[in-house]
Amino acid sequence: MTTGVDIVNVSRISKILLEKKDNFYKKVMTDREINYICSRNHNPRTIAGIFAAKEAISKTLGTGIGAIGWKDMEILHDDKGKPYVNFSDKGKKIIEELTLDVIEISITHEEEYAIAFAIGYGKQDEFIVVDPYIKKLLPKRKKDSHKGNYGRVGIIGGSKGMTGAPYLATQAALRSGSGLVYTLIPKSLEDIMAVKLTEAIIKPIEDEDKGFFTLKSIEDIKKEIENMDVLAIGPGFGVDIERCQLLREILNYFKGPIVLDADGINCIALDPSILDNREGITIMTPHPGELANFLKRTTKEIQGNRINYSKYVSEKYNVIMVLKGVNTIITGEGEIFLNPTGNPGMATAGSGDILTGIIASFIGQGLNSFKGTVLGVYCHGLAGDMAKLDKGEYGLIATDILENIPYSIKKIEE
Ligand SMILES: NC(=O)C1=CN([C@@H]2O[C@H](COP(=O)(O)OP(=O)(O)OC[C@H]3O[C@@H](n4cnc5c(N)ncnc54)[C@H](OP(=O)(O)O)[C@@H]3O)[C@@H](O)[C@H]2O)[C@@H](O)CC1
Ligand SMILES: Nc1ncnc2c1ncn2[C@@H]1O[C@H](COP(=O)(O)OP(=O)(O)O)[C@@H](O)[C@H]1O
Ligand SMILES: [Mg+2]
Repeated sequence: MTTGVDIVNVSRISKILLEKKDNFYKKVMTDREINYICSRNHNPRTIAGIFAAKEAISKTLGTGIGAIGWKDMEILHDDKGKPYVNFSDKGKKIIEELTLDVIEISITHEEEYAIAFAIGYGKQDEFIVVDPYIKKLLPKRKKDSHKGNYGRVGIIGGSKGMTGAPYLATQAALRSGSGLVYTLIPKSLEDIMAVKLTEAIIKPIEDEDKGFFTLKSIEDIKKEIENMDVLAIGPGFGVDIERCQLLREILNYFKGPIVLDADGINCIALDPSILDNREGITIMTPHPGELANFLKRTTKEIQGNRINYSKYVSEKYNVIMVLKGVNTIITGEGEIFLNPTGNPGMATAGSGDILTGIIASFIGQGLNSFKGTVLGVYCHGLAGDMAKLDKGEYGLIATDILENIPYSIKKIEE
């Protein structure tokens, strides 16, 4: 959003009208503005108001008069007398380059002075103000750096019919700044994933031709995750006793941070003691239905007491909890964060899988796990809010959130 204001002394305009009215009109006003001024009997206050509006607009554009000419901004009035600006083609080009969509103006005058205020905003900007605390969390990228400096993220998930979930988590990690993302999927899904993913490195894992992970997957998985900075496990993973055991082995073997989502959470719900022996930090990202399943409560009970259930889980299981939904709650390390971003348009399949990838990405880039989670949740909601500006809430799909991650990070960075 940009703003500009200007004040004009009316007696200065009166003097100009006496000395060089025609020249002044010719230089500053369009024909339609002159017609309007004639209809107002060449009232110097009206003219001072139009003049001030043009100055204010030029400040809004950050150029001042010069880069944009007086006549490139035509101040007109609607049926109710409200002033608005009509730009020449040159003016429109400048606005477009600044990614502004709307310039609003307001003019007022008294005996001696006329004042005009202009405000410019783009669709991307509308009503979005980023919390300064969040801005500080964004990891800086060094000039002298390479992909190895921005984290090796391993996404473990997918099963027959559920290739979208690991795809979305993978793309989200890449879009959030990760240098290298490895997608570990059951071997039978390799061909389809290779078509879907271009930038990620695909690691096909032994699946006994079943289309989902089995206990026989563990050796391949251990080999692949050895050098990872962070893992995200769960999107499209599927749930059964064997996968629950597989997950136990991974959680014990891998010493770094792990983001557990979706079926990762549903699997440990079968045996929560899996979490007890973890050396690394675990981040759990359930929706209320998943947390209800995990705690053997109803969704209604969870929703009626969101903060307490979140705190309970983060303390009892020593995890960072992300309880998703309106105002997603993050608890852990003695802190609570209530997220302000997001909208009901995000209640669409796959949007949680994207969050999983974003959080893993920020942690993989070296952020402390709690802070990385807070930044990830905020950024995810902001990407959803930006997608809503473009698509509205009804037609918004997870891919729209994905595509807005870069703009959301850019907005946080500004
Ligand atoms: N394209 C793909 O490949 C995709 C694959 N996906 C993968 O699918 C797998 C299953 O995950 P899932 O979340 O879709 O189903 P599931 O855990 O059975 O939960 C459903 C039940 O829980 C409840 N519930 C849900 N949300 C709630 C809320 N906010 N607040 C309250 N309650 C809520 C709700 O209960 P209800 O209200 O209907 O009683 C609903 O019936 C998982 O691996 C995931 O990664 C998906 O990510 C989508 C894209
Ligand atoms: N009404 C809403 N307001 C804000 N955020 C929402 C709303 N509905 C859903 N979301 C967000 O969308 C995501 C949905 O996650 P999840 O239920 O796991 O989806 P999926 O499993 O389909 O990927 C969460 O981050 C949640 O906070
Ligand atoms: Mg989910």
